[in-house]
Amino acid sequence: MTDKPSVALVGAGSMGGALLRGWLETGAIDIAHSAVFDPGISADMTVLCKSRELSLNPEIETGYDVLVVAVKPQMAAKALPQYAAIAKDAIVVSVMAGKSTNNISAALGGAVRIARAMPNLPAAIGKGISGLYATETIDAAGRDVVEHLLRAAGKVTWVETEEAIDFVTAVSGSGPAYFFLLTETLADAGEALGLDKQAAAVLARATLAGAGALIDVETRTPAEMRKAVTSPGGTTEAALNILEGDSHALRALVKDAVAAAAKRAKELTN
Ligand SMILES: NC(=O)C1=CN([C@@H]2O[C@H](COP(=O)(O)OP(=O)(O)OC[C@H]3O[C@@H](n4cnc5c(N)ncnc54)[C@H](O)[C@@H]3O)[C@@H](O)[C@H]2O)C=CC1
Ligand SMILES: O=C(O)[C@@H]1CCC=N1
Repeated sequence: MTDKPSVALVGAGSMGGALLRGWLETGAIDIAHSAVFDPGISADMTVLCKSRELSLNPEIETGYDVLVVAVKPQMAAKALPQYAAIAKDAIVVSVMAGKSTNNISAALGGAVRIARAMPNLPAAIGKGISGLYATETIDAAGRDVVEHLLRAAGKVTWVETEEAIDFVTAVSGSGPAYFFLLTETLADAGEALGLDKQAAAVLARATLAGAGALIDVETRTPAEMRKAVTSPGGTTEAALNILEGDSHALRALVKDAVAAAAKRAKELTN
């Protein structure tokens, strides 16, 4: 391998596409020897590949350093066997929710060096965070390659067990959707108060973006920052009393939601 890995990306949808953009923007991969495989590729992604002279849906051959799998877990059994020849000599990095390394290995004709990564959608702008797990068959140099590829999408954190990847999935993989839902509900609530629909949407969206940008550069904990917004006897306190309630309603709800996501990841294993 040269200093930049050659990558075969299987699946260039939301997540595969986000990773690809990151690799191209940061120069993380050996473009001349990489390729994208996606029979249903979008027009945008096709334009991107062509503009960077990145091979699109070539014949399946060996010789890639890394095979990145970014198809839906429900598609894996059908989609992966055709890429077994690539997997034979490559490090396989799966971003699929739930699918176990054993399952991935079986679908890829007995591939040996398998890692799992769980990025999230802010990867599209290099602001993601990925949980990483590698089987013992991947040595330190191989782990460096996996980390290098996911760093192009943002921060990374290694976990010690494969099960923990399901927990990462439930927290940060799915997590952006939780905040987007909260943003929708905040806008709806503003509209219900009497704000113009468009104004409520702009206010809610900018609040999520501003709070996200602030916490990114803050050293204070989220709890400390919450307190910085909350004047005793003020408006925020009145709202938080509803969200927390005597039974810590929001905390209980989020705990249940995250547990449901982790349970679903387990169900997707096979
Ligand atoms: N969307 C997200 O925020 C995240 C998704 N993931 C994981 O990423 C994976 C992909 O999810 P999305 O990108 O959201 O789905 P998506 O539906 O946007 O992309 C899947 C892509 O796979 C392609 N595909 C289908 N069959 C194929 C085949 N035989 N060969 C090559 N490509 C094929 C489809 O044409 C599509 O472009 C899933 O396993 C998901 O669990 C992980 C973290 C976050
Ligand atoms: O919803 C899903 O299953 C995928 C995994 C994490 C985010 N999206």
